[in-house]
Amino acid sequence: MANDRNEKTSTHDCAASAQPDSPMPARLSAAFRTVDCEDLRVVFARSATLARSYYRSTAAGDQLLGLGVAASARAGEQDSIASRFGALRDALTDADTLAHQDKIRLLGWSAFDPEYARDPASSWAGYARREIYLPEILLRRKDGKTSALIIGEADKLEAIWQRWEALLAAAARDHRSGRLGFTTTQSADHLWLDRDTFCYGVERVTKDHVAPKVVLARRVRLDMTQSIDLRAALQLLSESYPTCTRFAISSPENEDYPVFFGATPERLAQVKDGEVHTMALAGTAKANEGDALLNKPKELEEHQFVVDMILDSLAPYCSELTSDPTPKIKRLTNVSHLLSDISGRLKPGVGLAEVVDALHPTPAVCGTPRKLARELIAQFEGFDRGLYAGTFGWMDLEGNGEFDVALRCALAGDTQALLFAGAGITRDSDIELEWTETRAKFEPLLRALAAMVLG
Ligand SMILES: C=C(O[C@@H]1C=C(C(=O)O)C=C[C@H]1O)C(=O)O
Repeated sequence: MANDRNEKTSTHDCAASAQPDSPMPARLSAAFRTVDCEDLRVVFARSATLARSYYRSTAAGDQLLGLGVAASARAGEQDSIASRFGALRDALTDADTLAHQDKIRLLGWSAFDPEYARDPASSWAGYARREIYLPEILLRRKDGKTSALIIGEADKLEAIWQRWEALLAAAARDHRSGRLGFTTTQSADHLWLDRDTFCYGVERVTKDHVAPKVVLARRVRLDMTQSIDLRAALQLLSESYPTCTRFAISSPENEDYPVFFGATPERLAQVKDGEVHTMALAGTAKANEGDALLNKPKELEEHQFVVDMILDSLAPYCSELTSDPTPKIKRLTNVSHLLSDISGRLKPGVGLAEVVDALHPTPAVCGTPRKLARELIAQFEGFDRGLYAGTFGWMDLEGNGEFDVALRCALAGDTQALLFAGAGITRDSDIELEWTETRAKFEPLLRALAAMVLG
């Protein structure tokens, strides 16, 4: 990445400290301090190829950045988010972190299909399929102030902070230097040649009726003439998609594609004080044709599959559950979607981890019925979705937090990126319209990477 080149030596220690799957240290301690740092994107861009980092920024402007790994719940590939959350939380309750308990945030994600038979040469090598972990440094920017929570063994806290301080200072200099560079793209390798594969999948649903709904995605590779400037890309996403959650996850072990980032309009679930808030977001039109969605039976049916599944999946966990009686329109710069808000009161003892396991993946990104749609996706698409259409987010120790759906995103390396976008296919789908829809969904990342080619 462009930003890491200049000062790799001064921040090199960070990589050594942050083993991606550090086992749980015997006793964890925490320290809290305020930090002079206005833009956590800049810190992410600097840290991304040095140690695992995780960034998110919401419409409210709050930013969260996790640097390094203090502790990660070691569990089998099959284990749920809830079991990993439980393991980590239990270990922390025993540890000497209680004074800062309310500030602790566990970060994590799940791939679209954690059980997907992985090709060892997959572009997602190095990215955990399911992960819940506690970062070594948790930076939070809220109400114009930045704070840092440092987590590690008690006698090492100061050393941990000193290692990361160099990176924060370098990021502050980046921020003061102001001007952001932009990337140009001249070639777009096999950019739109996956059309036959896509059409085959669409026809299996529209003609052979293999399932009521299957969400089929495309993957596109971009080759740049210059290094990708992550700061610039994240800034462009914030400006063009302010109502979306911007996110970035790094896996420095993956030399070709160390960063996964994007700006998603879709929340999987938010839990706060026993209430769950989620949404069905499915059914898509051009940005200026949103209102017409309310009269399109195909889009309404596709949307209803998602509402029904969310209500069915949450029912066992909720004492009350309500959804919008009719969908509304979510307008974005590139597309409009049908949106139904869904809320519920959770039964005692149920937190975000259980909700995420119950909901993911919804028919908005998978299809219906879920198991069959997943199998068909693996069969028709022929590539590993990895974290695309997966879910990522944060949780506190009480089970509050938010997970979102990783859409409108790219897996990025120095001068290359893989972009992902899909569309819900039902019996009544029209190939041309679905193709155009995926093209429109690539737009945020094409623009963020300043791509010149639009197929
Ligand atoms: C699958 C994607 O988007 C999903 C599919 C939608 C649809 O088919 O109408 C709409 C929003 C998302 O839930 C994507 O952006 O890649």
